[in-house]
Amino acid sequence: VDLSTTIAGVKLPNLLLNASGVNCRFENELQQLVESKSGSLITKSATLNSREGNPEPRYAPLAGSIGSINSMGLPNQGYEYYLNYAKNFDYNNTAGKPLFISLAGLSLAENKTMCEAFRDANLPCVLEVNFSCPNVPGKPQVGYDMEAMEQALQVLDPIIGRPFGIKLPPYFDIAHFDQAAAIFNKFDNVVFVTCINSVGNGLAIDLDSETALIKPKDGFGGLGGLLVLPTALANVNAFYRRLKPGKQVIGCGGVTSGKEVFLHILAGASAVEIGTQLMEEGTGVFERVQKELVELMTAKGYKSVEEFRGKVKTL
Ligand SMILES: O=C(O)c1[nH]c(=O)[nH]c(=O)c1I
Repeated sequence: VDLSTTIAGVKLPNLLLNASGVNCRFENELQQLVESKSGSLITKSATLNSREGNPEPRYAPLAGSIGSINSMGLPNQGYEYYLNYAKNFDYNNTAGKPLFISLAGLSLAENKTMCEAFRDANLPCVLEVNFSCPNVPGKPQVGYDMEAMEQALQVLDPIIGRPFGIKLPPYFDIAHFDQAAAIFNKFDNVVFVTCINSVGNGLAIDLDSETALIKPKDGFGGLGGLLVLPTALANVNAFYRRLKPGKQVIGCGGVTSGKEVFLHILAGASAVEIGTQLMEEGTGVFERVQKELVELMTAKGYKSVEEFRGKVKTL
């Protein structure tokens, strides 16, 4: 069974990788991903300067393993740390794993500076511009401001000057799928979108203590895990149906096993990111989920993901 895929012109030996933000802030964590059975890896979203992020507790699993809530607040080592990592990355590693870099500038100016630096370094890594961080107080998500998102792309696309992707928030209105896809279809370098980032500003409360699970923002944070699966599948399929041929969708959201990876591919995903389940289980999740996906494909008679990608049936 062939699980390989190609994103932005780079080959992934298998279609699984981490969701940006999980197990990828520090070099030792990134090395764990390199050594894992993932097909590639992506760094924690970077800002111009390093950040401590929000006060803890800022992440919590939800009762009944239905998902997670986080308001990390963009803790990262600053973009130069990840630029240096990308300069030293072994692109000829035996596993053949490519490297993705996530950028989440707090302003267009920050994103411009970071994209210029990566352009000047001219490295084989692939950029994923994060327009969807829901947890920086006072910073509304660019992904929910269509005009700002288009303006940002008008500035960043020519600077990046090569295929790149965008990490999107979940949309919940068909008009928003239409508007966002129409924007991305204007930029030839935007070759993939990653759907979805966490479902912003949920509130998880502990029944016994009657207290919010996380400290920042009165307990408001992004939701991930199984509970966001139907929203993730809808966003993957909505953009799969709307984006021009040649543009791809990376699925993210609700993956706990091979089953959900299969569903993301059926919805149209060319690669699939794992966040909450990686946070809870560790990097062994990639081997387990891959085995389950192969078993499921074999049971269904599929030899490659191309045979069923995007082929979700409707009634
Ligand atoms: O709070 C975070 O650091 C964070 N948390 C998320 O759930 N998504 C994001 O894109 C980010 I940048």
